[in-house]
Amino acid sequence: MSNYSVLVQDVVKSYGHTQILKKLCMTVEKGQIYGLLGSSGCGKTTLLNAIVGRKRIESGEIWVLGGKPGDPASGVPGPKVGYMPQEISLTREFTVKDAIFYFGRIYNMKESDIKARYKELLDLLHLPPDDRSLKDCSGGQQRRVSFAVALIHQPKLLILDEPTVGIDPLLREKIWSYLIDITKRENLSVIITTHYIEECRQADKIGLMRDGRLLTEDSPANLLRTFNTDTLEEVFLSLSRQQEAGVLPEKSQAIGSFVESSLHDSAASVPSDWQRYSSTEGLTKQSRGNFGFVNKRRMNAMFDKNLKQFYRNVFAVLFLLLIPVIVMLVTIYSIGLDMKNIPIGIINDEEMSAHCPDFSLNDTVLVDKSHSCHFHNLSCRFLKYHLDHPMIKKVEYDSIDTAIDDVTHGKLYGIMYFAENYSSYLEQRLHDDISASNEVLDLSTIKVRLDMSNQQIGISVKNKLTTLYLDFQKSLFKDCKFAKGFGDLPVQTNYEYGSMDEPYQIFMMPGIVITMTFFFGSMMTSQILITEKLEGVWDRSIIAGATSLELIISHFSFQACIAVIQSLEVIILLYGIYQYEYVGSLFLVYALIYLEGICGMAFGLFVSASCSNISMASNATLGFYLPLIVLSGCIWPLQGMSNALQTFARLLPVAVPIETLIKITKKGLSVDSWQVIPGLATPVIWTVIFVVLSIIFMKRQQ
Ligand SMILES: Nc1ncnc2c1ncn2[C@@H]1O[C@H](COP(=O)(O)OP(=O)(O)OP(=O)(O)O)[C@@H](O)[C@H]1O
Repeated sequence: MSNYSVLVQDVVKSYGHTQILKKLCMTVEKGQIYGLLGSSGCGKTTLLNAIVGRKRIESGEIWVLGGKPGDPASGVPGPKVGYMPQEISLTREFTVKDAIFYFGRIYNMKESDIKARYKELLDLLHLPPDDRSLKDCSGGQQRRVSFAVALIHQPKLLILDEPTVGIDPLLREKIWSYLIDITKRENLSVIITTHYIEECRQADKIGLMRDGRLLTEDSPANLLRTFNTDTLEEVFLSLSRQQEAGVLPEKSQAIGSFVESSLHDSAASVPSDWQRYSSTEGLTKQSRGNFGFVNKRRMNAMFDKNLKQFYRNVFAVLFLLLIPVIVMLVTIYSIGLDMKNIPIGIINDEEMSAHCPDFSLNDTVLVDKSHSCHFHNLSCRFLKYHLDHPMIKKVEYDSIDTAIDDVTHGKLYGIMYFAENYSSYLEQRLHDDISASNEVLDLSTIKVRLDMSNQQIGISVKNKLTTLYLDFQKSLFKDCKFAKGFGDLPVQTNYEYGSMDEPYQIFMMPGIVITMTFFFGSMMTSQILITEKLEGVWDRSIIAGATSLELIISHFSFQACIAVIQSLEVIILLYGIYQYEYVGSLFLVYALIYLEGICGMAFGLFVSASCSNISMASNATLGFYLPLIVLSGCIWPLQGMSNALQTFARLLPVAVPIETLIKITKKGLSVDSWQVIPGLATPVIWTVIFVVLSIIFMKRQQ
């Protein structure tokens, strides 16, 4: 019958092209403390991660407690193992008690058992008060909490990656006594890595690891005797020298056959072994998904963690709930509004003044008995009554040259010039009709020169001047008693949907709402998941028995709740408080915005699966987001792009939803319209694509 907890045979593991574990063999007996010693970077953590099933190996075999890590029934990862990683790997927003209870629940322990065990560990490990936030604990205190988490469920195999760093020597001694006691009492096996080599004298067996291989493994006493020395440091040094000189026998071969026979023993003895691990065996059974694929208790624990993480982080609350409102408010008060006070230089040679001090409207148009129309001082009529618009700030100039000079220096955006006798020439022009001379045509024209270096301002001013001139012309013709409509442009434009009076902002808003929702969803998810991975909470939860799917669902469902609030904020602000007009279903508008938020979250998941740190994730998010905005159609209509680019843009996650949002709010299209379906389907399809890609990436990283 097998007497081994862990058997590692000829294990090879590489990161990229670098081989980290090189046909490594290792045996850990039941009820023993195994000290794994080796210099930094030799592969200890990689080996431990392979033992707990978090790293896939390329070749060789690993057996843990009679099962293969990763097999659903093995309990590894899961309740059979207690793992204390090198980093603290606990949620920073947790209190001491939260951390213990979170992992107790992940292990599927009963609440009463968690409480009882917690009480025991409080005394043993001198844990800080239970309501102390982990953020406020010292490094040593955090390590003790982390140690307690590994012990909470009384595992059968305890793996401790440098547990005694930063811990008081007396407490270190106490921990070792405790480990020695429980290994004997509960037949528990412990694998411990430490930098304090001499500390491992208390271990039953030590393995000396260097450059991805185990140089030797034996009891400390045997090693000291064999190498005829007083310190383990010396033993390590001699073995390292032998390895360098190439005279060290291959450890893998030396213990290979021994391991092989043990493996077969172990496999054969699995059932009888497991009956003895009744408590962790029970937890292992309960630990499997009770909804077919997820475990309800673990999901509740994770949801509770996410909630605490959220509301205890004031910055996160402010960021996630206020930033959509802030962005919307900034947009409402800044983008797409009519421009004001654009300085235009006026040179009025007809009246020698742009202010026209003693001007009277009554004198400007006179109709004589023969029904001819006579004009006087029309420049002032135009300037005082028609150019009096908030967009235009009239600045009086005496000469064209000075005004042009100020345009060059950025003081003016354009100039407007009325020739001497402008009114007479205009009267003449009407009179001469199609036989008007060039001189008449020229001098009856208001000359405008615009600074088009800022095209948006230039075009806005030009359009405004044209509209104002048409009003001016209509009023003149009315006073001349010409036929009604004579002054109108011979092009009649009616507006089927929307109107010319609406600020441009109304048309930009759907684009801003959709791209912003996508962006916040992706930022929120990628930052939270990457932080959780970097803090080690993700891996530690998985080693405790949670699955990646459960973690993803717990985060997704929590963030989906935040997205409900964020989308609601946008709707209330736009259509409630600021009363933006809409004709379609507000529920449909909400659904579209919400789906886009979910799609952004799925993108965030993909980013977190493919990026290893926050700055990489931010770069990836922005790198995708900026072209996405440009191709969204909210800066410039897609119709301006080449056909190929238009098609590409429409395949991306935001362009079609933006068009759909416009159609719903402006045309009142409903869900049964074929024009609305693609807008709703786009975020759904992209969500599926991002989730599938994330799963592929996550699997590849193991
Ligand atoms: N995910 C990874 N991708 C690429 N290389 C990695 C990865 N994880 C670890 N390594 C590299 O593998 C080697 C072994 O790392 P490992 O963390 O196992 O060493 P270690 O013996 O535990 O070191 P320490 O005692 O400092 O923790 C190191 O060179 C490390 O840089």
